[in-house]
Amino acid sequence: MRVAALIPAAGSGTRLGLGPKAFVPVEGRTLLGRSAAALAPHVHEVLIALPAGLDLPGDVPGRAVVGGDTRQASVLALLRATDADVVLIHDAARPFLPARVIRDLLAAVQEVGAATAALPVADTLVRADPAGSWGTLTPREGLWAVQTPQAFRRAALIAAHEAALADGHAATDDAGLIARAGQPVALVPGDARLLKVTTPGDLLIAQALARVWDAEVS
Ligand SMILES: Nc1ccn([C@@H]2O[C@H](COP(=O)(O)OP(=O)(O)OP(=O)(O)O)[C@@H](O)[C@H]2O)c(=O)n1
Ligand SMILES: C[C@](O)(CO)[C@H](O)COP(=O)(O)O
Repeated sequence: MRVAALIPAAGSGTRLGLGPKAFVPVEGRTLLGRSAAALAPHVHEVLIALPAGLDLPGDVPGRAVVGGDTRQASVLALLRATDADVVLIHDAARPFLPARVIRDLLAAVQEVGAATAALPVADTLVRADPAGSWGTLTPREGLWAVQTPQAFRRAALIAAHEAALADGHAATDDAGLIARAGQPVALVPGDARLLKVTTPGDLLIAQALARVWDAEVS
């Protein structure tokens, strides 16, 4: 079984405001470099979708393809660039990826066909009213916050992507496309350290976490 890691890294990082986010350094290493290095020992190849006109830094293991205008389009470009049997899709923006999560996902994809890292929601949830105030309380029981990596049989995921493209359906992640195609997706316990660096506040957390992370793995 050939496994590829596919890393969508072609976003513009609008909410962070520091240029293409994958190239933003955290304690001396880029978000992309950290994500790619975590995946490389577990897979046969690493493919990375980059913004047009940008090249991979020399210290990032992998092969680059040009990404698209959306995350979904970038993932489809990655899927079309590999013939691996199984793909692990992982956001460049989630730089702290424990090996335990990767191993659990690879086991789950063999059994179920698709799996995602996710964490049970711990906060109280409310849907705001039109004025932006407290609207409707949403029971959090049974709700999970979805992370990446997500693992799939490549043939099933590419079919789900192509169906979504044909229908003009926009999805926020790949597991959602598999579910839309009527197939099961296993929820594998993720990790609080797998946060997505989205805002300047997340970057501060990532900088503090990097010091602990780097001391543990070196
Ligand atoms: N056209 C796009 C948009 C996003 N991504 C990738 O998808 C992941 C999750 O996206 P997000 O965190 O939203 O990143 P950005 O799109 O860069 O952020 P923003 O929405 O703030 O611009 C990131 O690794 C990002 O690089 C991508 O490959 N191609
Ligand atoms: C794929 C993802 O990280 C799962 O939580 C998330 O949906 C990406 O969302 P974004 O809109 O690209 O920030």
